[in-house]
Amino acid sequence: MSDSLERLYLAVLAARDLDPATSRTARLFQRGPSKMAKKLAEEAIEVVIDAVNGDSEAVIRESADLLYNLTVLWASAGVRPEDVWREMARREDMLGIAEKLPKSPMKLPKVASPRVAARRPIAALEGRVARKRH
Ligand SMILES: N=c1c2ncn([C@@H]3O[C@H](COP(=O)(O)OP(=O)(O)OP(=O)(O)O)[C@@H](O)[C@H]3O)c2ncn1[C@@H]1O[C@H](COP(=O)(O)O)[C@@H](O)[C@H]1O
Repeated sequence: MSDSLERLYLAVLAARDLDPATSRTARLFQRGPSKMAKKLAEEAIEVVIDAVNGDSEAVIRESADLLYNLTVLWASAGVRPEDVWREMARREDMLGIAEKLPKSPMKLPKVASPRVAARRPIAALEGRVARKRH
């Protein structure tokens, strides 16, 4: 999947300077980040609605639109796909799966998986709120 997204990202970068009259991507760049954000949010809502309605074919189509609009917003924000892959790898290294880091101190599973057991205990997690000293 990351190859497809990276190819799409390069295509979006290439389309940025095309004629907005014929290129949707160029039109999105011309209209700026707020329009890009609006389109991304719209697509996310369409995915949600289709998923709730159990229409998996529509979820597939809208997810492709969502990923397209996400790559446009990435390009506009100066974010490259590899920046996102690196963050996901960082989370996977810390947590075993690519998920958001917990806000509160992480409770390691009681029966640690071999992978977790092999890791040094994580002394502190980024973003943890420092406890007030009484
Ligand atoms: N991958 C995509 C892609 N996916 C989705 N879309 C567009 O995203 C829109 C989906 O959003 P909507 O459901 O809101 O459709 P819409 O109602 O027509 O959009 P609006 O009228 O609301 O703006 C559709 O119009 C699709 O054409 C895409 N447009 C372009 N690309 C690729 O982007 C590159 C540049 O293409 P151009 O933008 O045509 O130069 C090429 O590689 C294209 O394949």
